[in-house]
Amino acid sequence: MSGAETRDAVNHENVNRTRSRSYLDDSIPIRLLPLSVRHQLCAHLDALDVWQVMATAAKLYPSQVDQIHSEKQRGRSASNEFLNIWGGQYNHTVLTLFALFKKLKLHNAMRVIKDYVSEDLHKYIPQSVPTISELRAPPDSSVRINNGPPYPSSSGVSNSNNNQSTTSPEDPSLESLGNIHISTVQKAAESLMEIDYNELETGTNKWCPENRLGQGGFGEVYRGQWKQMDVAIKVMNYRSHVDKTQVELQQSYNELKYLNSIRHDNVVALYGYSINGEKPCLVYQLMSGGSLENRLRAHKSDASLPPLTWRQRFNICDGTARGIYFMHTVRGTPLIHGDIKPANILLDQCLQPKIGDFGLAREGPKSINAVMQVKKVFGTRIYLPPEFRHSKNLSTGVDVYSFGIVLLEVFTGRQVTDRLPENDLQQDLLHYVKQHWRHNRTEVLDKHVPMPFGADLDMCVCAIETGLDCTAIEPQNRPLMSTVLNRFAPHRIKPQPI
Ligand SMILES: Nc1ncnc2c1ncn2[C@@H]1O[C@H](COP(=O)(O)OP(=O)(O)OP(=O)(O)O)[C@@H](O)[C@H]1O
Repeated sequence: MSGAETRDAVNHENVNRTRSRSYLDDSIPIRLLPLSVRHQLCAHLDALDVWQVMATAAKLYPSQVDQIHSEKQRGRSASNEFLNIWGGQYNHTVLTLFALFKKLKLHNAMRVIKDYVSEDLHKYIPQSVPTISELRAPPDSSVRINNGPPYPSSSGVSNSNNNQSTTSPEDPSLESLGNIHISTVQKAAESLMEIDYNELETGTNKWCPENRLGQGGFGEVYRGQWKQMDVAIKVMNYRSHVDKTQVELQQSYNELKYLNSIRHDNVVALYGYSINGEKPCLVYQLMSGGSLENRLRAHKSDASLPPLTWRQRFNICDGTARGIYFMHTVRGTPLIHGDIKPANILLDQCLQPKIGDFGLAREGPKSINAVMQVKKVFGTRIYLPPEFRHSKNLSTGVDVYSFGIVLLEVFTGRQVTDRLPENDLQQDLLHYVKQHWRHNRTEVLDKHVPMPFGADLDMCVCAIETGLDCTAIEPQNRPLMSTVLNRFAPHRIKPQPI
């Protein structure tokens, strides 16, 4: 069955009650949908990669399926080709399309075209915003979300590869994200709230530039209001203009999977996601203090903002260490963040730190002391230890090393990329601290803050020495995060009872 027969079958099966009231289908043909709506629809359907499911439900001929497939291979939109065939050759209407989406539970797709079908039919779109599991393709479907070729990370280290999968499709790692099984993404998002794009558009005043908080490797981040809450909204980029419909799902998948499963005071909270708008969005708790990277340098550009005190610096590092320790130990298999750096440590209004950006997180070797070889290095090169950069040896020691660099940056006030005053030679921060720490502590500690003494000096000494240990060249010489926390313990101030 195909063509007109299919239309009748789908209509009969899905909207027969409606047809009995307004029997004539007076909706417009699919080909007359406004371009912007068609574009939005195709972007959404391509992101879900449901063309095969649609083709099966519409009972297209194998040759037509091949045609769609080859369009897709050429980097074009499979959903658009489906609409060309189904809406073009067979002249199907938007009502028929709506019925098809209803049958497949593609509720957001129904929303995109709802203005082009009779209002009577809007009742078929669930009132509550569905979770992603409701968008599920039939359970036996072999639909996959293809994430495409590798792309450069903001750090310049490639963080993906071409389908060199060594893991099962149920648990794609950064090694295998070329092909994410849609059910895996859905599973990751199951308990998360799906948020209506229109609410985000309103809450950011239509993505007003004044609300722009920053730009990451995967898209822009905006401040906004949602349900009377301050939120940060990450708007995910499409990979390129040519292939606009293929969404970068890698980061969102990791954020969904890991951020959604980890709840900790020092890990940023993910509230929900949105996929029914122009671009997919992830919605987080707003960290109004911005990133540690910006805060460390803010006093240089804004004289009214004092530099962070030694105590504040210590608390931020202590909280960050707790977050990393939690990730390494909360499950049987340690979770390795893979991109610990000041830009990914976010601060709330009380300067409490929360680790964000789980886009490069991955499950490590089975135990905390073990090492596994990976195929691809990922992360920000200057924060990565030599055994990972050169030999691709992944262990929790990677995060420990990056945390060590953060400690040294925070307490010296120098960025790991700064030129250092050593005969005009560019020396890296690590060598510089190693060389000078024993003989001249005052030279090493940040001079923008009054020199510490007493308990503050002990605290700073502990921080720098822990930083040096964490950045040991040999991973086995680095402390575990539990050891780091034990070392920090005597320097903590106990919170006063209220
Ligand atoms: N929850 C949040 N609250 C406040 N600001 C945020 C939040 N999340 C991100 N930002 C801001 O947006 C910027 C971009 O964040 P994003 O995580 O996308 O990229 P990044 O970590 O800076 O870079 P990359 O993704 O390339 O590693 C951050 O540097 C930060 O200033």
